[in-house]
Amino acid sequence: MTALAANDITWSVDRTRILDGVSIEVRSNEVLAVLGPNGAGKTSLLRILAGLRRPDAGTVLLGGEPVRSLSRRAVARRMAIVEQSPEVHTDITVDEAVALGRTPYRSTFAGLDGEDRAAIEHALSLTGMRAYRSRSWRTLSGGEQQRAQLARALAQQPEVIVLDEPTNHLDVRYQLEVLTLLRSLDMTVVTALHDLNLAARYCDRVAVLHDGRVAASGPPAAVLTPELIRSVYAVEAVVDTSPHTGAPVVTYLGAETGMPA
Ligand SMILES: Nc1ncnc2c1ncn2[C@@H]1O[C@H](COP(=O)(O)OP(=O)(O)OP(=O)(O)O)[C@@H](O)[C@H]1O
Repeated sequence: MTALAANDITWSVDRTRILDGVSIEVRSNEVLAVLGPNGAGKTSLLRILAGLRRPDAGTVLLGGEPVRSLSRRAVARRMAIVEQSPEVHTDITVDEAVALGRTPYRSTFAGLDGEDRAAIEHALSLTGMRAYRSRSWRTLSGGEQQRAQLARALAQQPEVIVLDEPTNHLDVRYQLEVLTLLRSLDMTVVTALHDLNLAARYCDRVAVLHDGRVAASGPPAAVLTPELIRSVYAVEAVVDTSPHTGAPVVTYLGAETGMPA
């Protein structure tokens, strides 16, 4: 079953086409990675998928329903987004930040009920953030903020979680832990990633964006070929199968010289 779909999405800024006829489908409970070089359009697509931005053309369907037809609150009960570097303006604690994930379930002035507290506890413990609960958000390292944000999204108890580079800032242990956690959730996950080897190891399928279009999509072993890596990233690579994990492993041999114009 399709949990989230983008159909023929087009989005431009000042007459520059950022996304050009993008269609992707995320199946229920799968982990789909959105890959692609800097500027390919990954963040733009994720924001459109999460209903934070309206495309110029095309539709986003959440469980078959157009996101546009749903209220913000209805969307937030079903879909959470973890953005790259959210601005937190007020000085709040980790606990308060994670409690924000419960907003879609609460009436304006109601306090947290037992269900809210249980969801917050569970999210803090899944992300290893219980020890940080009283800390001010501002004092957290980049990686701790990333995990606290993930906790906020998990406290939201969505069906679909959309993440923009969730492993950015994380050391290798937490990169693996976060991706293992995402795999173990009973949720549909769509995540932008830069690391092709992590995508190959932890994701069911990948969609590769290039210049605002989908260059390829499918299982990692079918998509991550030396030809695709050359044409999308201008990098020479070989792809083997790991004897340890069975996942494709990309070895980079070198980049074409010169930065793109
Ligand atoms: N609001 C905006 N105004 C102008 N240009 C924008 C805007 N948002 C995105 N862009 C441009 O659209 C292109 C795609 O940006 P986007 O952030 O979606 O790429 P990305 O694949 O997430 O990149 P990265 O890997 O560097 O994070 C870039 O060239 C970016 O400069």
